[in-house]
Amino acid sequence: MKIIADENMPYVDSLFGELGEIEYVNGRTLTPEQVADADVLLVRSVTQVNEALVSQNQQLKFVGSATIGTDHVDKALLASRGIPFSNAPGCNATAVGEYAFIAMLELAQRYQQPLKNKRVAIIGAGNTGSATARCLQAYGVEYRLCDPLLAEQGDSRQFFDLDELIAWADVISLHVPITKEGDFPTWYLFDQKRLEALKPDAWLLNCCRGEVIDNRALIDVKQKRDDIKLVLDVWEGEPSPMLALVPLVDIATPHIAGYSLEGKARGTFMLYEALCRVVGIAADKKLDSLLPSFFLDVINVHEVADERALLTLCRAVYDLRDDDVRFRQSGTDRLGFDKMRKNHRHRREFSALKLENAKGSEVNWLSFLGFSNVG
Ligand SMILES: NC(=O)c1ccc[n+]([C@@H]2O[C@H](COP(=O)([O-])OP(=O)(O)OC[C@H]3O[C@@H](n4cnc5c(N)ncnc54)[C@H](O)[C@@H]3O)[C@@H](O)[C@H]2O)c1
Ligand SMILES: O=C(O)[C@H](O)[C@H](O)COP(=O)(O)O
Repeated sequence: MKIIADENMPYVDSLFGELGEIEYVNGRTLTPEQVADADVLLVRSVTQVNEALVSQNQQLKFVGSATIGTDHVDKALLASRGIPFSNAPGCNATAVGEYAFIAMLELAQRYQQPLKNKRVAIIGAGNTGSATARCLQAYGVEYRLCDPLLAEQGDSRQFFDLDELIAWADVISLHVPITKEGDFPTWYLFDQKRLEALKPDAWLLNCCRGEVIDNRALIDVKQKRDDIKLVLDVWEGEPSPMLALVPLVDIATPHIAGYSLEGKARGTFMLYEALCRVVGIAADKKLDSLLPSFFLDVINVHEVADERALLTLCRAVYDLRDDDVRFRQSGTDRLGFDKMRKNHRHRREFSALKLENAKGSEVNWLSFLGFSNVG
């Protein structure tokens, strides 16, 4: 079995090595000729899986994308050709939730405006939106959700209208897929009008897809309103963000909010399980065995004195400022953007850090935030 895999997908050797011969490719420049004799195709969000890409292949048995988003895959085409497809919903949700939460704590410190006093609106209450909500809930921050599709489906949580939330929220965090059709399309969901309606001193975070915000309008509004603070992990026109936008952004990164080692391992592992199901073999590998140990052993925590102390603890796991600095230095052009994503391997999730003394004490809420308790 020939397996073509994106070179930026970790753990492919460990999980797929016994299933076939693996060829690693650059997902951004993958050609129909490279795919022609593949039995299995494993991609990430940078590969457009469409008619052109698979046109020369008559033997494809499985396509997997180690991502939550599937806007790069023509699923109808694969279904019409009888090619099973799987993505990895939820694989990197914790990473995105923690990224958004840490970014909010960073802004809070930078502008001396405690996050605890903010009202947060989460737009899109699926996997990543809910993961963000869990962090806010654990820390005791007031938040509201907007998700008209889940509301229609009878989700029991309380949902609010988008424009009402824009008028209500001090912080808005975006977690929707990119869609152009249906009753609630998200392409340019935040257009000039909605951007102008942001409350004074609002913080706007985008960790989903760049085109959910009209980036030209964002430049225009931000140039007139210095009070607005921006956190952008995703950009219109990736991998070439609008260069005029970058300096206007407080925290800027190259689409790596979901890039924890845990999230990447989960993504590849979910595809491994899916392929095993498709070819009818038992999935005998274990996810836990893939991850290296964390550089810190156990930390004794008996108090989180204030928000700054909480941020210090979070930074011990993931210091978002490093990625922001690196992005500005060398990640804003198309080659730098992809290079930084390719070499981004160090980040862990809160659960990697074991806390002693946190259980049963006044800091037990840290376990709801995601840190591991060891008693
Ligand atoms: N930056 C990153 O690294 C990164 C990582 C993971 C996911 N993503 C992106 O984030 C998106 C969301 O991920 P997820 O795992 O939460 O997906 P999800 O499918 O679990 O949740 C998305 C939610 O958005 C809701 N939604 C759709 N249209 C909406 C609208 N107009 N208004 C409000 N809500 C709407 C849906 O009903 C759904 O509940 C993905 O589709 C992907 O594009 C980015
Ligand atoms: O949709 C997703 O899951 C994310 O956007 C994902 O993190 C994108 O990462 P990539 O596939 O480009 O490496």
